[in-house]
Amino acid sequence: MGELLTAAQMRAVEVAAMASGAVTGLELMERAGRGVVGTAFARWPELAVAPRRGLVLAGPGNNGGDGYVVARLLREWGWEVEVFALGEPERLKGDAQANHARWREMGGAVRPLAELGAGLEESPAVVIDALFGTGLARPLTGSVAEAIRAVAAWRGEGGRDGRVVAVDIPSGICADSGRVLGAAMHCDLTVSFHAPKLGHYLAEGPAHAGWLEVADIGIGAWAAGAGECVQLVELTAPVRELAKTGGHKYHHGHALVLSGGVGRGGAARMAARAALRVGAGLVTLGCPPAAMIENAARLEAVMLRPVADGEALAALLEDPRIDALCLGPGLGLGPREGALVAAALDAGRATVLDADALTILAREPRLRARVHGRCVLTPHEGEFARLFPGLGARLRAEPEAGPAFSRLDAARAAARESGAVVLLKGPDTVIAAPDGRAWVHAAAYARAAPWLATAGAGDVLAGLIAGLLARGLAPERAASLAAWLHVEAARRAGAGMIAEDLPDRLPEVFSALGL
Ligand SMILES: NC(=O)C1=CN([C@@H]2O[C@H](COP(=O)(O)OP(=O)(O)OC[C@H]3O[C@@H](n4cnc5c(N)ncnc54)[C@H](O)[C@@H]3O)[C@@H](O)[C@H]2O)[C@@H](O)CC1
Ligand SMILES: [K+]
Repeated sequence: MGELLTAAQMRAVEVAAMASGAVTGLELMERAGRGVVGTAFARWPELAVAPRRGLVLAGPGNNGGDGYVVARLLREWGWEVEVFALGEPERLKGDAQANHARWREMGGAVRPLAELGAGLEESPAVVIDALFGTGLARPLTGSVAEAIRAVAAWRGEGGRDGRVVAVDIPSGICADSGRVLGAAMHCDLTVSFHAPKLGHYLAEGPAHAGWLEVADIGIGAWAAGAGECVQLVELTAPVRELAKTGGHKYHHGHALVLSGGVGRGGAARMAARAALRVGAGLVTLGCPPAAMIENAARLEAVMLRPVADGEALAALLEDPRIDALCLGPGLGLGPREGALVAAALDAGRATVLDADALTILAREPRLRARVHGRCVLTPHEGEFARLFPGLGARLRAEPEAGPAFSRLDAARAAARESGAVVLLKGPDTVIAAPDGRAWVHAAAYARAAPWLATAGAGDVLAGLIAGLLARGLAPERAASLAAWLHVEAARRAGAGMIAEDLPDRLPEVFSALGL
């Protein structure tokens, strides 16, 4: 599951496969239907053993066509199946019409979607959602939205064993942005084809998809037809860059985390600890002289330096052995902090700008213009909207026609505009480089997202990125690896975790990676 496709990229792969003459559209539709049934049976083996009742909701395009294949296959398996169609099935085209005709030939009934309520009352075991797939082009309203509500009400009733299975993508979820267009189906299982789509991982997609599986429909040989793809951040094997080689601490880089004044050092100390845990050879916390005693009492392996103002930072940065900077967690918003951000940017070093540093940038356009290609900006959505107001407004606007503007689109545009790597935080974290490359990490699937929405978690993430930057990783790589490690640490810490726990979980994460 390394690559995430847009609807257009999926179509390009399909077209390339069909143009080669190796496969027809009808064959692909058959494989898609088989993939759905096979995956559902594998997930719930009891469904394969004793035939049940199933409802198929079939839409006006090829997603509906897949639905007719599923209806036929379930019936051949001995199930009692009813199809509820949106619009007139006689008006279906091409392969979808062919499968509708086959369904009719075997005596299959088709009822209008408006009668779905009656069908749901007869306690089906499974509802197949084949209303809309990658061709969804505008918000769902009227009878479809009503059907979605009826299924949600049915699914929400306790004590039943019915499930909703999405064909390709939950209907109403935009395949490119993951946003809900009007209304969207809540599913227990989603079976997509060939490769996952962006919408499975972004915005509301994960919460609607339920368990996600990707069925192979035999077009992998034409995968290159998709062109350059957004990458899903997943680590399963040892990651070469995370292994340590070379004995001296200076070989592993030196990160400097800048902190605010008395009583404000907690966030920066957490970031510093994360930088150390992720393998930076040396980590220094720079704080105002007045905060030295307080920080000294709370730090062990992290070194401490007084950094009174911008000049002091500039002087400190004459030492070329300081590889990476972290500004933001607990930094503060005063004149000293503005000067620190300016001095840090002028040094041209690898730099994470988070939290208060982002607020300072949003306030001071002249500073924002000094952001450079070795910077990583790590805004959450609110900070993002302050830094890039135009993009933030487009993200908040209700989608109308066509694919909705996504968090990925926003991060990419921001990276291009600022010339820095942008990591936009959320249950789906997206990372974009100025050259257009992008990565998605879906904490939602790791079930860690709710616990990561806690005070200080963002400070730890900033520290992880700084630590990896100090170790010499490229900004986009440091950001994406840190996002993964952060969620993985949270997943291992489990329910009840607090941000302080996260760095201490890293040894476990590394050892699971074989490091
Ligand atoms: N691309 C591929 O390689 C494959 C695609 N397959 C299936 O084909 C699907 C895509 O098929 P289509 O491109 O026909 O698209 P869909 O079946 O998703 O829907 C397209 C139809 O819905 C209409 N429509 C869009 N938004 C609407 C709205 N808000 N209200 C009412 N009508 C609306 C469109 O005008 C069009 O008629 C995939 O999701 C997948 O299920 C599979 O058969 C396997 C292979
Ligand atoms: K669907």
